[in-house]
Amino acid sequence: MQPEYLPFPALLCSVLSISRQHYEVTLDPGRALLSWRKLRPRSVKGRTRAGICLTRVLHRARGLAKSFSRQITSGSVTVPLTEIVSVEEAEIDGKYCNSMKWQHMCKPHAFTVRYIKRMKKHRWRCGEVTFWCSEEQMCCHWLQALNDALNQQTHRPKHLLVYINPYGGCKKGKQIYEKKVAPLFSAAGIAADVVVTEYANHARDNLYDVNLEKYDGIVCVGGDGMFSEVLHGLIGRVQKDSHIDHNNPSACLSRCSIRIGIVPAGSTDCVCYATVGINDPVTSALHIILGDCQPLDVCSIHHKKNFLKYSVSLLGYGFYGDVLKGSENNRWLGPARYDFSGFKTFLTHHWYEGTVSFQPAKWVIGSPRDNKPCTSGCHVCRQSSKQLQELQKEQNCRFEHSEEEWTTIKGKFMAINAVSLSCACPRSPKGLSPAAHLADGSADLILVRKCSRLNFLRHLIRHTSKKDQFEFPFVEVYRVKNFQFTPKHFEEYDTESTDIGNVSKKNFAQICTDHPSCVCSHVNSSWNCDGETLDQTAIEMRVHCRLIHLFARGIEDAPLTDDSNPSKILPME
Ligand SMILES: CCCCCCCCCCCCC/C=C/[C@@H](O)[C@H](COP(=O)(O)O)NC(=O)CCCCCCCCCCCCCCC
Ligand SMILES: Nc1ncnc2c1ncn2[C@@H]1O[C@H](COP(=O)(O)OP(=O)(O)O)[C@@H](O)[C@H]1O
Ligand SMILES: [Ca+2]
Repeated sequence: MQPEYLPFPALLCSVLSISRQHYEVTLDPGRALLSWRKLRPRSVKGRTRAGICLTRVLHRARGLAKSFSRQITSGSVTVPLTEIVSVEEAEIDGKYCNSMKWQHMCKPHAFTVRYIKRMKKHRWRCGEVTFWCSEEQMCCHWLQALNDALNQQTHRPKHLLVYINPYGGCKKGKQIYEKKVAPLFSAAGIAADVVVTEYANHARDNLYDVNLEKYDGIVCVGGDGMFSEVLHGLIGRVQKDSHIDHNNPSACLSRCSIRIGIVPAGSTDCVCYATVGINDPVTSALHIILGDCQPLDVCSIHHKKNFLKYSVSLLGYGFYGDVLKGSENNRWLGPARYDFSGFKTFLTHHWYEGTVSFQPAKWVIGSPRDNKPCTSGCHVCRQSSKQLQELQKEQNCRFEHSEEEWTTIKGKFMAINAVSLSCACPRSPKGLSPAAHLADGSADLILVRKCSRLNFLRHLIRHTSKKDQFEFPFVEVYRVKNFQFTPKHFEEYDTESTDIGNVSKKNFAQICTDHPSCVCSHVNSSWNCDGETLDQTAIEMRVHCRLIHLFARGIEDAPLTDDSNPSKILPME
């Protein structure tokens, strides 16, 4: 039975000073809150003759916590302990020491608390407040109590492995890390081993050798391509350690428990944007420091029995495949290479023939057009993944191989896109599939059939507004657990050869030489897999529910404060 009065955790309440004004400061470990409210001079007098300090360690934690929360109304600030970034003894600023206020004291004692401040559009910043105490003992007492509270948050990382791509996006990865992220990590007491990559796939290869047990997380500084590299290194490493053959398309992959943090410094940054709500390095660093955890679906892509790649953002054939191909020679343009290539690709207006087959994700409780985006602590993800787990248990793992209900669509397509998250990014803040879910075990398969240039433009423009981009007769969207694609010309030239892709490419080259005026070079597009071109066009894809975890929490429903009013943090109740 629960005792009525608990000796611990104890409420700590003192009158401390902030910028020479008196505040009642309360640490309530029971409710995991730190709050402070300004006191009127009269109430300060009533509390302490010295006018500066009074510590009350209140043992009646529960009842008194309630009465305190009622007192603290407007003008007060309340910060959940889970949102405190760091607590440290304050650096004493000369201007305070020399001020009249403190001259009578031999040594002022103060501590600084850094905490999360929510700004507009899911941006986080670090708020800072310095509390002044009249006695050293009181300062130590507060520091001890706050640090104890932080130490209880065992999900926070202590040691990170950081990979920086110095060439991603605008080539500012190193600078972003050093100026914006490293100081926050060090303030939060996080040790980081930093690797600045020297070549493509350096991070991926390194992850096969590194002692992962030393680390609480991996951070990548770069774009979606860099994240993909780290993802391949980590998933590959975990499968290798668990003796799982990734070439088997129906293998049940081992989940990766170590979390990945993304500090955005790339061209698209859609994984970061879609999981945090913004591509802002400081916001990402703060999510990492707090030890957020967001499970994420990952798609595996195979050609026959050969593993090709994993994908978490966009797996796109046709338009986005061509945009990527066209952008590769213009890397020097930085992020603008995609817009330039996008414009050119739009003008060329190619369509491609092929067959798409897929199995619907029957367990999901959402649908791609239900207008219910994935949010922090998403109920759809929780419920859907739970139902998937039950289904898998029921069918005794045969579920993944079941042959039931394949839907086959043969046609001419402008674009075939599969996304396991929304793909929201600065270019399209709601993304390619606004209601896709981060961790429901499904992907949204979007088919854009051959249409006029004007119609395709209308569809593209919808990605930049709130209007439904699927509301066209030539666009279809399905929530799937897997799909297969075979280009038409792959079928025609399919042979029993083991290297079918090469054979068909060879045949096309032949045809094109024979008919120089034809458009054979455009019969097939290529797949854009998270910003990398796949070698094969005939592929199969499968979603792995919650295969990895990120230092993120999904997109919070509504920001609680805005830039103009950062001091009102949270209502008390
Ligand atoms: C008319 C304006 C239409 C704007 C349509 C914007 C849709 C944007 C959807 C973006 C989805 C992004 C999915 C993420 C993919 C990334 O994994 C991947 C790799 O990223 P990384 O380089 O950071 O490593 N990024 C990409 O493949 C880049 C895709 C970007 C596509 C931009 C397309 C711009 C299209 C412009 C068409 C202009 C038509 C104008 C006609 C007058
Ligand atoms: N040191 C390096 N030199 C060259 N390429 C690298 C290096 N480090 C990483 N890469 C590769 O650069 C590609 C693009 O990186 P990314 O950070 O996603 O930038 P962007 O968003 O501009 O494409 C990734 O595929 C990654 O493998
Ligand atoms: Ca998903």
